[in-house]
Amino acid sequence: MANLSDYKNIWVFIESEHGKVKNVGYELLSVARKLADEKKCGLIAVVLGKNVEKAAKDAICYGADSAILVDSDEYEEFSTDAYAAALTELVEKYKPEAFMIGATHNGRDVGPRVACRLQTGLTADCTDISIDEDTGVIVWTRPTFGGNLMANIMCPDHRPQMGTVRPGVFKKNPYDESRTGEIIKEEIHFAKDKIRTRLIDRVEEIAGGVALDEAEIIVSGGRGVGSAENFAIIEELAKVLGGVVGCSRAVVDAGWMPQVHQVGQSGKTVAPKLYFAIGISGAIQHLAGISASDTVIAINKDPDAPIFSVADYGIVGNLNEIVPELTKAFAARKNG
Ligand SMILES: Cc1cc2nc3c(=O)[nH]c(=O)nc-3n(C[C@H](O)[C@H](O)[C@H](O)COP(=O)(O)OP(=O)(O)OC[C@H]3O[C@@H](n4cnc5c(N)ncnc54)[C@H](O)[C@@H]3O)c2cc1C
Repeated sequence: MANLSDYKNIWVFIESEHGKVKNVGYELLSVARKLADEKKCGLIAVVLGKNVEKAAKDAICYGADSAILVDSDEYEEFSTDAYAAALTELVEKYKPEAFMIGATHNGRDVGPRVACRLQTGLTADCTDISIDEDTGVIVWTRPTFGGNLMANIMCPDHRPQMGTVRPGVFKKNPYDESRTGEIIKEEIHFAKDKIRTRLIDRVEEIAGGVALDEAEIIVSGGRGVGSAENFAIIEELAKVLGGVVGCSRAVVDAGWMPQVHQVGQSGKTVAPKLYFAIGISGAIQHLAGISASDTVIAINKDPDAPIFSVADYGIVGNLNEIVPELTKAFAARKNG
């Protein structure tokens, strides 16, 4: 068993590809900052990639005390082999107490592999993180049993305590240019011929421009929209607002919209400034994906629909009348 007192500080992995950083790393720095202050320990960003020195500086401006930077050719593309080897080596050298990784495709791949090599535990796909007051151990919260229960999982006997956390759950701290911190450069190399996977082609996931997780305005429709054809009224409202179309799973199951539009527990977690839930009842699995939205506006004919309990503004009525009126009013405002 690890000597627990050897392990100090909270780490956050800053994921990038081709030098472009994924937001989730910076989002995690905000929650990790709070936890590090509570525990009175350091918060360290781990930046791995090619040409990512700027990301290390940015991580400090978003809340890290310092950053560990591994910048080399073999990390330009994600590969499980090279990334797992480098992260494992860093953990063995510096011994962090906790290590948070974004639950992106790559994070979900590399996180468990690193945890396994280090013989520690990892809680996957978390939606909240806190500290147990009595023991100081990290409490990783994640939905379970189809989202009907939230499980709190702890890793008291092994270090580091690891978790992957969904993108969009936490808001980034404001970028503070005045923050300074040390950037520790590490040389870790992995022979390219030992990388067992090869990237042959890159197919953009955001088919049809559905960048839900980065969108500031999302107009989502649910089963109440009634048909694939009637989604035109949702699309028109989204267009006039410069937003992106989302939907509930019921809509995907009915074949009205492709799965890339789905918001919720088994779809995308989103964090827009404005979220319209139109003809969506507000099932817990849908709400799991929208809790980081700044403002939620619900339109539903049922005044008792659960969506109204989380909405900031609610309109009770028939969406077929309300949505076209809203579109007209927003268009008039835009043009006037
Ligand atoms: C493991 C698991 C994972 C899941 N993951 C997801 C997920 O990621 N995302 C997700 O959304 N769901 C998910 N679900 C499904 C979820 O439980 C609900 O079934 C789903 O969200 C319901 O979709 P809905 O709100 O569109 O439909 P409904 O629950 O049928 O609600 C339709 C709403 O439309 C209103 N309405 C009807 N007609 C009108 C009208 N003319 N004008 C105004 N309002 C009207 C109704 O009053 C009703 O409130 C998951 C379920 C499970 C078990």
